[in-house]
Amino acid sequence: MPDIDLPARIHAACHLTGEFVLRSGRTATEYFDKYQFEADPRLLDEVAAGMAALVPPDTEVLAGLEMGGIAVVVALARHAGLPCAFVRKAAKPYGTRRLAEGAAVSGRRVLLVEDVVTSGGQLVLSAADLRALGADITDALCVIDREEGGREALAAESITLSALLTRSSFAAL
Ligand SMILES: O=P(O)(O)OC[C@H]1O[C@H](OP(=O)(O)OP(=O)(O)O)[C@H](O)[C@@H]1O
Ligand SMILES: O=C(O)c1cc(=O)[nH]c(=O)[nH]1
Repeated sequence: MPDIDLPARIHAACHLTGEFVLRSGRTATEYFDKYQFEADPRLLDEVAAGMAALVPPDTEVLAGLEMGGIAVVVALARHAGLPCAFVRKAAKPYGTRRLAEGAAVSGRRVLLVEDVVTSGGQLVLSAADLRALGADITDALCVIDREEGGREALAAESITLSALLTRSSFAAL
């Protein structure tokens, strides 16, 4: 049974107010500190259980983005029963030098998994990286969509964004 308190508990765990510079360079007066719900194993597991219902049925690989997306994708994989890839922002110049660690992505239906989406810029960059490796990407799934253009930026790349929670859904709490 869905937990109606889950959005409130996620919000209580991670919502901060103040002055923040975001990845996109924008400034904001609120910030969702994903590491706070990711650091609580029970809360993270509940987040993952909720996200599992949103995984497209033809998905073959879950690809979590460095760094906050990695904990989410591992938790989600346990519920979805799918293998994970761990997507770096840049490959290391040593070791395997792979940008996407873990499960192979070439020729497979890959779902992008992210924590918080603002402009969608990081997802667009990582989608391009994974497509260059041969991944078939049509969908992305995040925990929180701040509803600041991410959905539209991804749609321009033929990627549909789904979210467990949105900023406007928190407004109703
Ligand atoms: O939609 P965007 O405008 O791209 O912004 C969202 C991105 O920014 C944050 O990552 P951050 O760069 O803070 O990295 P981290 O996960 O490594 O902490 C967040 O985890 C997303 O990856
Ligand atoms: O846009 C971002 O960089 C960003 C926003 C936010 O609320 N939380 C986060 O981790 N990153």
